[in-house]
Amino acid sequence: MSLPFRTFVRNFSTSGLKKNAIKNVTIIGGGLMGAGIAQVAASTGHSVVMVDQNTDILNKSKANIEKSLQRVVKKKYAEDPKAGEAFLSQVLGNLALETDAATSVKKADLVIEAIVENLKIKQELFKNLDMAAPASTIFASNTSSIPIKEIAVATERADRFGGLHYFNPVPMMKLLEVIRIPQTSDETFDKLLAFGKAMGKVTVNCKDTPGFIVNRLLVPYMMEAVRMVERGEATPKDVDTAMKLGAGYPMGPFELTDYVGLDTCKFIIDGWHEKYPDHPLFAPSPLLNKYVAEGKLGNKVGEGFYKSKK
Ligand SMILES: CC(=O)CC(=O)SCCNC(=O)CCNC(=O)[C@H](O)C(C)(C)COP(=O)(O)OP(=O)(O)OC[C@H]1O[C@@H](n2cnc3c(N)ncnc32)[C@H](O)[C@@H]1OP(=O)(O)O
Ligand SMILES: NC(=O)C1=CN([C@@H]2O[C@H](COP(=O)(O)OP(=O)(O)OC[C@H]3O[C@@H](n4cnc5c(N)ncnc54)[C@H](O)[C@@H]3O)[C@@H](O)[C@H]2O)C=CC1
Repeated sequence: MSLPFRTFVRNFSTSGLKKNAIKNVTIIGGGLMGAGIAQVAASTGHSVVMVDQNTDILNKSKANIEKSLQRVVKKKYAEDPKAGEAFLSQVLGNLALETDAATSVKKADLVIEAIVENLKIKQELFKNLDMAAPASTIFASNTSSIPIKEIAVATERADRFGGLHYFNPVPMMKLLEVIRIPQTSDETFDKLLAFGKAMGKVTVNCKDTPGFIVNRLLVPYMMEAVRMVERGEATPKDVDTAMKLGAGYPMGPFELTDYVGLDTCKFIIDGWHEKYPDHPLFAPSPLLNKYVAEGKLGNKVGEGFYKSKK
């Protein structure tokens, strides 16, 4: 059974976990993941600044956060709607929006990057943030597939750099992968673990290996499903039905690919293929490429392998 927010926070603060030193969090990127991370960080009492490229995107992100919060409140405060309203306004009060990344990090204890899955763009961002943020600020990337060490080289703070890999939808998925590179200091890693726990997540420690734990297993599985359809062995619908009813997965691999975003899946597999061209599980998929070229990126645009509500 889920606990009311105040009880949840009280239980955490008395449970003997390491104290969370992180209060002010900047999230760069307010898309699918950034909005979810911002929502949960704000819901657990952190002061959050969410950054994206323009106010239109930020307003859409905030509307998505409000929609998701309404779903949470409807369940958690079913018997006390007034407390639900108070929780909602408290969470929204913890959330600020910003278009200037350099300004957003001035008071940050932690910066979490959740922008497009592209090494050069992430490096460029972190290079600029490194100059703008206080020396004490910890940097983390939510990348699905890019080595954290390759992003961290853009900065002078590899000891204060790590990976925080969340799962979609962030408010529902309990896991957080916490990744360290050889340079990550023990102090930084402990702070990242404590922050993850303060967000209510169960953390696992990961090395900086391709896809960490979950995606190294999940993405090849999703791509194998696409290849099965490419070979004409089954339809997406039958594969999804089979995996839900025969293997107990909450979503079939095609539903999941639509949910994650076909573009994100393509970025992941193309990146791994470039690094490991002979690995059969990392081979690009003509069918996935075709859908992406047609703009069928999944639920976020209303169509991927299936048509969906935006
Ligand atoms: C690519 C990467 O790098 C890493 C990744 O993220 S990989 C992807 C990992 N994610 C997964 O594998 C997701 C698999 N799917 C699931 O676990 C489930 O289908 C799910 C949790 C997403 C939804 O649960 P469901 O029971 O199938 O569907 P649904 O009926 O829509 O949701 C049930 C309840 O969950 C809650 N919920 C679902 N999504 C929510 C959201 N975004 N915000 C808030 N609450 C939400 C709501 O309480 C909802 O009830 P209401 O519809 O009454 O609001
Ligand atoms: N989609 C998923 O299920 C998961 C994705 N990830 C990773 O999270 C990251 C983000 O993915 P999504 O949220 O799905 O992408 P998305 O496309 O939904 O959102 C990305 C957002 O970043 C913004 N952005 C791009 N460049 C920016 C910049 N320089 N400054 C500020 N904002 C910028 C875009 O405007 C967009 O709103 C990627 O690295 C992805 O691999 C990790 C876990 C799950």
